Amino acid sequence: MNAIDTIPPLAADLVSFIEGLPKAELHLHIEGTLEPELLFALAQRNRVKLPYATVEELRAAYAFTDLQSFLDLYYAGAAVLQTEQDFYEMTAAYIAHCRADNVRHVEIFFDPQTHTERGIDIAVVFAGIARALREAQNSPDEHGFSSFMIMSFLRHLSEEDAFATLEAALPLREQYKDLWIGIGLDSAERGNPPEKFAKVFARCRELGFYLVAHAGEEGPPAYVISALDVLQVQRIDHGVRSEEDPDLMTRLSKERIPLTVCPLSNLKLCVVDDLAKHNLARLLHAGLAVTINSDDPAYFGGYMNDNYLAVAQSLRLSRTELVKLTRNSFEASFLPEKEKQRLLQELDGYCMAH
Ligand SMILES: Nc1ncnc2[nH]cnc12
Ligand SMILES: [Zn+2]
Repeated sequence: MNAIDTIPPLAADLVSFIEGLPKAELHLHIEGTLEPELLFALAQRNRVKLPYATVEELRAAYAFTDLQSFLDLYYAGAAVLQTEQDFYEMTAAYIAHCRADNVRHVEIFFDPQTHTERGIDIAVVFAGIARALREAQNSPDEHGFSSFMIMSFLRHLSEEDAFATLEAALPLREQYKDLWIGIGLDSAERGNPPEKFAKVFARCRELGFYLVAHAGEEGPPAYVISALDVLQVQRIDHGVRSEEDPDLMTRLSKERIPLTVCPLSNLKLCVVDDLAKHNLARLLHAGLAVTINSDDPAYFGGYMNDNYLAVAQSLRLSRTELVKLTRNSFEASFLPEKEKQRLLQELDGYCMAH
């Protein structure tokens, strides 16, 4: 039996309140939205041989013990992505989940090195993702859905490799200036401290990109500090281990540095062994700008509303706390102030009506 099965279910009116809350997703790897069904379809279309006979067999392999055990499967899965149409379909499928979960704004990570290493042109990656995002932004059915792209460097590779990726991407900047606004850092955290990427982040800062980095997921609080001080990031992705350092907690609270927390990811990757022990509520009560996100939803068992519902149930979050989390998600976004205010007003309107 899962620990969550021993916790009373949420009241139906709270479930529908959570489902309808307008929210922003700020920590989402687009390659982590590749569901096994689409992965199999793309493998067939592109004649990529998979080491699994069925969708069920693949899903059964999603039993992770740590970040690396997940990354091994995640990079292997990404090998089915070959054409612009593949990236488009993956992104369009994620946007359908946004619509279902009332996610009004997303800032998605993409890892070009995962693809360029396999000989895929970086322009193909940009084009497929951007086509789906622009289509959603321009669709009358989406009424105001917005999105940004954050290009992330893989930290298990060298800084030189990150520089080469930046150089390859920069000629595309003008073409995607409405979407590509930031730079991130992800992949295996332990042994790959933020300092390793000091020079390339300094260059990205000069170029005017927003900066974020994964830190304090598996790595120590010292990595959160160097992401802030050396890389000068504006947000920390995960950051849950910050709690081990009281001075860091005071700083994060005082400076309102957002943490993009991913509860179901933390559970699946054994960062916590029980969602009821997750520190999200403690971080929130300590005054940190905490947000809820899904990270790699196809691998971790849930999209945005699944994450909200799981923590609401496990941590018995109140409506006030849940609204605070969604408010934080808009405030922590890289949207222009006017757009932020529009979404915050939409949230206020929703709360008044419910
Ligand atoms: N949770 C995570 N941590 C680090 N790198 C990732 N890449 C995709 N998901 C990740
Ligand atoms: Zn992540």
